[in-house]
Amino acid sequence: MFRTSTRQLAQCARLSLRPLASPAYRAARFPRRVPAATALLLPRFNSTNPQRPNDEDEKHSPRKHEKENEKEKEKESGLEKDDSTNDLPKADSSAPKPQRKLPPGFVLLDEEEHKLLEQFLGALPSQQQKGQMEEIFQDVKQIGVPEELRDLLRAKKAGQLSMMDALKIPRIAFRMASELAELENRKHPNFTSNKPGEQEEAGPREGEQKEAEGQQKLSPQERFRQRQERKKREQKGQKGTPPPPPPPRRLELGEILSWAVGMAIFYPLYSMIFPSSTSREITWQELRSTFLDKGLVKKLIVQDKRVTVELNREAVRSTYPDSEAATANIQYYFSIGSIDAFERKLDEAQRELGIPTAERIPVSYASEGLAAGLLMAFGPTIMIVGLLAWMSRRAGGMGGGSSGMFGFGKSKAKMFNHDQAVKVKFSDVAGMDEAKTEIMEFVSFLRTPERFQRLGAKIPRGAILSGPPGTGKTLLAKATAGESQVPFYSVSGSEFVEMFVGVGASRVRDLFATARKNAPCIIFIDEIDAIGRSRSEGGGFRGGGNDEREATLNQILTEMDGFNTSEQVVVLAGTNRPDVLDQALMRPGRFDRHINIDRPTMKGRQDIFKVHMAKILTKEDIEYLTGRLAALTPGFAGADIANAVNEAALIAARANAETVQMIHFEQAIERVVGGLERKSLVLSPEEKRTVAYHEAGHAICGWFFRWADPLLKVSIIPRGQGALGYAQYLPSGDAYLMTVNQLMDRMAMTLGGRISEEIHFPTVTTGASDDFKKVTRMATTMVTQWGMSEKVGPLHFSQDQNQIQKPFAESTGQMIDAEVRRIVDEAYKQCKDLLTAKKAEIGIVAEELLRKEVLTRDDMVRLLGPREWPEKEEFTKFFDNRNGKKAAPPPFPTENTDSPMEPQPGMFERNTDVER
Ligand SMILES: Nc1ncnc2c1ncn2[C@@H]1O[C@H](COP(=O)(O)OP(=O)(O)OP(=O)(O)O)[C@@H](O)[C@H]1O
Repeated sequence: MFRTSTRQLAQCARLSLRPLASPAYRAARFPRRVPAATALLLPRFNSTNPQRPNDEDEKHSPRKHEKENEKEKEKESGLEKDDSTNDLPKADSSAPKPQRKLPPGFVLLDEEEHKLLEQFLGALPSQQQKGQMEEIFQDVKQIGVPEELRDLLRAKKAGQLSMMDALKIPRIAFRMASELAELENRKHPNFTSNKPGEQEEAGPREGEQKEAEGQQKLSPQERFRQRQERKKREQKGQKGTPPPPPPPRRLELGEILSWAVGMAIFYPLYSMIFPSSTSREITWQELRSTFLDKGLVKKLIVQDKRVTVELNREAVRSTYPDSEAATANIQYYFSIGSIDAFERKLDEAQRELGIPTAERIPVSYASEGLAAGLLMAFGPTIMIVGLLAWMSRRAGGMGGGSSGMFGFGKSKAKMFNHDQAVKVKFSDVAGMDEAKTEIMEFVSFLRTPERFQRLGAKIPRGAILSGPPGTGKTLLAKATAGESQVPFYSVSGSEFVEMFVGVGASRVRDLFATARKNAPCIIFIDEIDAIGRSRSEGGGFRGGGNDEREATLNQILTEMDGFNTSEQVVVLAGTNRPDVLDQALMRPGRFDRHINIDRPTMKGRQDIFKVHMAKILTKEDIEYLTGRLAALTPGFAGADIANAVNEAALIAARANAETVQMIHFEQAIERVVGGLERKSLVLSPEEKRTVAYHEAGHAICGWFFRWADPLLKVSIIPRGQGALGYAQYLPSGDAYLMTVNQLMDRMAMTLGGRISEEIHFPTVTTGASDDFKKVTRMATTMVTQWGMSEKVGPLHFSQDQNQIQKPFAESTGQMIDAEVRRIVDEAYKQCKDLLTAKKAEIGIVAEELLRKEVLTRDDMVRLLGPREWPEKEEFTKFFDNRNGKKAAPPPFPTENTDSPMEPQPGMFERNTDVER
């Protein structure tokens, strides 16, 4: 049950009629014909009028009233026509005599009703609004009000406002607004009727129309001000050119919506924040002494913890004629603790006053406010409608044409103009000479297409640049655009993929259309595997998502087919997974060039270091520095190198150094590889001792095994995630082949930590778990993939985790297990033999490590004497302390663990497989 307080209904009514007083509404002249706002709303409200059969209805027929109005206007303007066609109804003798004919369905109010209306609409917050309201009252006296409003006022007077009454209010407001606007037009000296047929008689003048156009651009406040000034001038009887009328203005759907949304949402908020200024809080005692005891209380309305007092105004007026309480727009209320206590108190008071039970003051209980109720009911719908209208407007504003309602279909490609952004040249791309040579052809094609066309050669449409992340694929594509001096469009494959099917394809269309317009140019699609995956892959598993991807891919295929040979649009694509790409993409005529960009070699890394060093302030010998850093960073891609150089500059800046020095670069590499030092991690003395002996075990192995990687640094400072200490070696780096001897030494060295613990401590720790993982994996690969077990023989069994069935028989599996165990056992024995023999040396290194925490190669030479095996050339060149340069061996670029990088199964294949 929806119970509503009269006060809330009155508030709602006031709200709905308030727009009439707003400058925007009042100043907005309605167009000559039916105004858009009313045209939208009135037909619905009045649609049944013309069909009313009886006389009463006929009296209210809009056509009839139109005629009446026409006649009235003619009288006023002195253009009276022949009356013979007029069949006006006789004026209602009971109503006060109007000065003019009333609009259809309008009635005049009597004095009391006028007062009520004034109270009803009064209490506006601003002076300006009050002024406008007075104007409205004047107008209302002339044109009356809709009959429904008069009924409402009467209902209000009788305290019988219902929910349905409240819902009528916006309609009444619109009707009044339209009639008031009409009246406004009539008042104007240059008035022309809204009615069809009269338009030609007095159409707006040319100058006025121009003025009107100008006025349309003014804000409602400005228009209102201008109107006020004009009125003043008219009152003063100013002569001269009459000022132009305000322009006809069409309220658009969006405006009406925002108006409605504003009305439905903001007012309740507004009234919550600024409660009506006519409410006065009183105390229970005041209520008793002032009203209750004098029998002035008509009704009490309880809502939540607030009780509104409805007074018997007539009685109040006679008791307190000069008090504010005599005016109807003062509402008194008081707060209560609980309803029970209030009822008790009221009962008591009435008993004391001797009011008989039958005549006791009625108390009604109101639920939530009407405004809140309305807001709850219509708010979400209005908000959604408003939001949709706003979004579609915005979409329209984007001029998206093909881009769809919300601009989804628009390509996200960024345009890099060669003048502004693409300044990258081939000289900025180091260490991929073969790839550069391949792609150079596109540059020549874009620069001098005639050279190729003359001989009838077709230019490749595109190239796929594949390779590990950060190897410079995007950079190479950009350099191609920079060298060719053409625009460059770059977009990521994932940007085509959207929730909605068809959006990706639409974006592809948009991208290619833009590219064609700006040809010659280069399109670069990064991570093309996001859309270019083989269509057979995954099949039905992926469901709907696949459709969108396939549609996008098909669109790319179509677009690439659609180029004619003379169209100078080159499509380059980057991917880390060329193996998953759809074959249709790779066929000649589409991405017919496949350029593989691998991680750089030692020389490549040195060149990349040089490129990035150029931006850094350093006084080091660049040749030596870059050579040394390149030797330290096998496996680094171009992006890692760029990052390390930048990190070095940051470290130098943090240290307030003048220039970036070798030590900064080394620290940067160490940080990139091993993670941050964790100085906050404090180990107990026993733990530290164990870590020191563990690391010393690795270091001794690395020092004495012939095929082990040369040791650079041992540390027991925790770093990164979970590494309590680490030993660094200069790995074989760019060596693409490893012998069984090297593998065995490496495995033995990896086991050195645990074996050292076994030799020196009564028990062992968990610290060697990662070492075991590496050793097991290495041994397994030797047996199953590298054919290094005589028993298993030259067979290759791939280690696919997802494979349910093992690719070998049970007996072979047992054989593999036995062989893996044998190899690990051999490595274990090899290490144990060495470390048992070198127990004293382990102790020396471990104790020194406990003292200094970090030992370099020089320390090792000092403690153990020079290593007896010949070192690699690059090692001696950059890391031996020969030519007077201090060699502080930095880290080695693998995981932050204490054993060297294990060779990856595919590592050798990649470089030796002639078929690839
Ligand atoms: N060969 C190189 N020469 C100079 N700088 C390079 C080279 N390769 C990479 N870089 C640096 O690494 C950054 C990132 O490279 P880029 O974005 O081209 O890698 P990518 O191969 O496209 O990576 P992804 O596959 O992750 O998209 C470049 O901006 C550049 O600073």
